[in-house]
Amino acid sequence: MSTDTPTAPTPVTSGPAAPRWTTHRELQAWIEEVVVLTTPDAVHVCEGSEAERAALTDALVGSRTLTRLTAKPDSFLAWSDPTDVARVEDRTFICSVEEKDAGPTNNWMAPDEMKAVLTDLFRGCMTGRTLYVVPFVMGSLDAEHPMFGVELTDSAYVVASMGIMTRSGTEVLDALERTQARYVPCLHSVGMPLADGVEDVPWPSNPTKYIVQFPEERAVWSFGSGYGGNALLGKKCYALRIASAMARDEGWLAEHMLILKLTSPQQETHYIAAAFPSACGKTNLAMLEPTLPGWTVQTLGDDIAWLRFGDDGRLWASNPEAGLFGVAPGTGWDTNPNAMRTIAQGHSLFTNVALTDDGDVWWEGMTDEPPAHLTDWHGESWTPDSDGPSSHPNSRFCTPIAQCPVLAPEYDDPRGVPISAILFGGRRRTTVPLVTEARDWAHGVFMGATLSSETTAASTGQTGVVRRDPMAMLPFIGYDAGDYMGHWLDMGKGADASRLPRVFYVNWFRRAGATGDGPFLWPGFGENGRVLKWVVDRLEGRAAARDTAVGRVPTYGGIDTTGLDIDEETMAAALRVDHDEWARELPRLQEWFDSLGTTLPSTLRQELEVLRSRLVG
Ligand SMILES: Nc1nc2c(ncn2[C@@H]2O[C@H](COP(=O)(O)OP(=O)(O)OP(=O)(O)O)[C@@H](O)[C@H]2O)c(=O)[nH]1
Ligand SMILES: O=C([O-])CC(=O)C(=O)O
Ligand SMILES: [Mn+2]
Repeated sequence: MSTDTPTAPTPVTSGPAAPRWTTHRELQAWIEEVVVLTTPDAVHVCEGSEAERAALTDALVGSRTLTRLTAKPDSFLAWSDPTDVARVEDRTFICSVEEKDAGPTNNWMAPDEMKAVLTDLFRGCMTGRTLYVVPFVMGSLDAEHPMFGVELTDSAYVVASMGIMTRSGTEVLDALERTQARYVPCLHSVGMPLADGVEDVPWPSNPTKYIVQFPEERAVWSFGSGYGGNALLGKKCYALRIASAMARDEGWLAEHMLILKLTSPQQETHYIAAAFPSACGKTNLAMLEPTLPGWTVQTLGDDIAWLRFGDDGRLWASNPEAGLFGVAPGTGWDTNPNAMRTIAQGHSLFTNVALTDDGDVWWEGMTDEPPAHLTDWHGESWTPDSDGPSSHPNSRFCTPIAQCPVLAPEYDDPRGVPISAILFGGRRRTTVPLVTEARDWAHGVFMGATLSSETTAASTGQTGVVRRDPMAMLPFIGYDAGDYMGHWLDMGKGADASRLPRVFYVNWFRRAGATGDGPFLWPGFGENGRVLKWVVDRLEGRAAARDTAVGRVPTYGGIDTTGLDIDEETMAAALRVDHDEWARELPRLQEWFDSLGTTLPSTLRQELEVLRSRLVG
C-alpha cells in the first residue's frame, strides 16, 4: 500500500474532497492527513452515546473480541492475544528534540527519525478497518483550560474503553469546535491491516510495538498494541508522560497517584494522595474500607493525580480520569469490597480474566474457593487442578468511577481538593518500614526519588526484581529524571512550608524472615486505615514519633491495633529500622543517583550523605 494512491474512506467515495468531520480546522486537517496515511475504509466520529456504545459492543461481540457477560448488565470480557497483556516499557520512547531531555531513564530516538519509522509502519495500517475519532478531555470540561485530547484509533475495543476511562464524545467535540482549542493528538493503531481476503482475529495486534511520546510537540503515536496503558492514550501517554512535561513548564505536577478523602471519628477531613508503582496497591487504598470504627475513606481517584498550587498556598489535586482500570487478581469481597460493588453495577469491560459457566467473571483472589469449572483467559477449560492461574496476573477491570459507592462528591470539582499528605510506597519484602514520615519537603522528595519496588506483571519483563522507581513514575516521566526531581524540589521552594503536604513512605509488603521469604507482616487492605489514622494523628499533632536514621516512625503502640490480631513482635518487625539492611541499601542508592548523571539535584546528594552519616556515623 502506498500513499500515492490512498484508498478513500467510505464517506469520501462520492466526491474528491474530504468530508467535513469537524469544524475544528486543525483537527479536520489532521484527520485528513491520517486518512491519507493509514487508508481506513471508513471514518467514525464518536459521539459517546449509549446507542453508539451498544452498536460498538455488539460489533465487538460479533468479531469475537468481546464475550457478553450474562450475569452483569452491559458488561463484556475480552481475551487479548497472549503476547499483548501489559505495558511494554522497552518499546516506549520519549522523543524529545534533544536526547539529554529524555534523560537516562527513557528510551530515546530523534523525533524526525522516529516519525520516519512510524510513518512507514502507519502507512496503510488501517486498511479494511474503521478509523474512530475519539474527542476527549482529561479532567473537567469546566476547567479554566480544559485538557483536550483526540485519539484516532482503529480499535473499537479502545473506543469502548476510552468511553469509560475519559469524558469523551459530542460534548467535548462541541467545546473543542467552539473554542478552536488546542488538543493533544493521540494516534493509535493495532497495526494489523486487513488487505483483501485477510481475515480479522479477535485481538489484532502487531509483534512490532512502539509507544511514542513527542513531549515538545505534545503528541502521542502508539502502534501495535491494544492493551490499556499502551493503547488508551489519554491515560499514561497523555495524563502522565505528556502532562509531566507540561507540568514542568507550567509549574505543576502530573503524578501516578490515587486521591482519597479520609474522615476521622471527630469529623476531621483530610485529602491524601499516594504514589505506588503499578500493581502496588493504589486502587485498593483509594477505595479502602477502614476496619477502625468511625473512620471513612471516600475515593477521588485511583491512578493519576494532577496537582497545582491554589491561591491559599496549598497543593490541590484532581483526577483527570473518569474510570478505573484496576488489577483484577487479588480484588475480592475480603480485600476490596468497594471495587466489587463498583463492577457489580455493570457497564464494565474485563480483560484477560476467566469466564464462569454462568456468564460471569472470576479471577484468583475474588473468592477463597475457586469455582469448580471455568474457561480461562486462553479460552481453555480450567479446573482448580489445572496448571497455572485462570486469569493473567495483569488482567484488568475497566469500570466507570461514578459507580464507586464511596465516591467523594467533590471528585469532579475542577479545582480539585487540597492535599494534606502525600504517601510514597513500594513493594519491598525487607528493609522498608510499614510507615515513615519525612522530616521536611526535601527529605520527602528524597524518599520519593529513592523509592524502590519489586517489578510486577503490569509491565512485560521479569517480575519481583527490586528497582528504583522515583515517585512511582519511572515508566511515566516525560523528560529527564534528574530534572523531574529538581522540579519536585522547586515546587517546595517558593511555598509556605506549613501549607505543603507532609510526606510519608509506606510499605504494605514487608515479610517475615531475614530474606523476606515469610508471610506478610502487616495484614494490609482495610487494616491500612490504621496507618492512615497515624498519618492524621501526626497531621493533627496528636501522635509522637521516633526519629530514626531514615525518618520518623511510630512509637511503640503508635499504630492503633485495637481489635487486630497481631502480636507485638510482628508489629515491631513491621516497623523496624534495621541499620544493617539500610547499610546494604546505601551502595544501591549511590549507584542509582550516579546513574542519573549531572542533572541530579545536589540537595538529593546531600540528603544521601545525611542518611549515610545517620546510619554509619
Ligand atoms: N498484601 C497486600 N497486597 C495488596 C495490598 N493492597 C493491594 N494489594 C495487592 O496488590 C495488587 C495490586 O493492587 P492495586 O490496588 O490494583 O494496585 P495499583 O497500584 O492500583 O496498580 P495499577 O493499576 O497497575 O497502577 C493486587 O493484587 C492487590 O490485591 C495490601 O495492603 N497488602
Ligand atoms: O497503564 C496500565 O496499563 C495500567 C496501570 O495503571 C499501570 O500499569 O500503572
Ligand atoms: Mn497505574
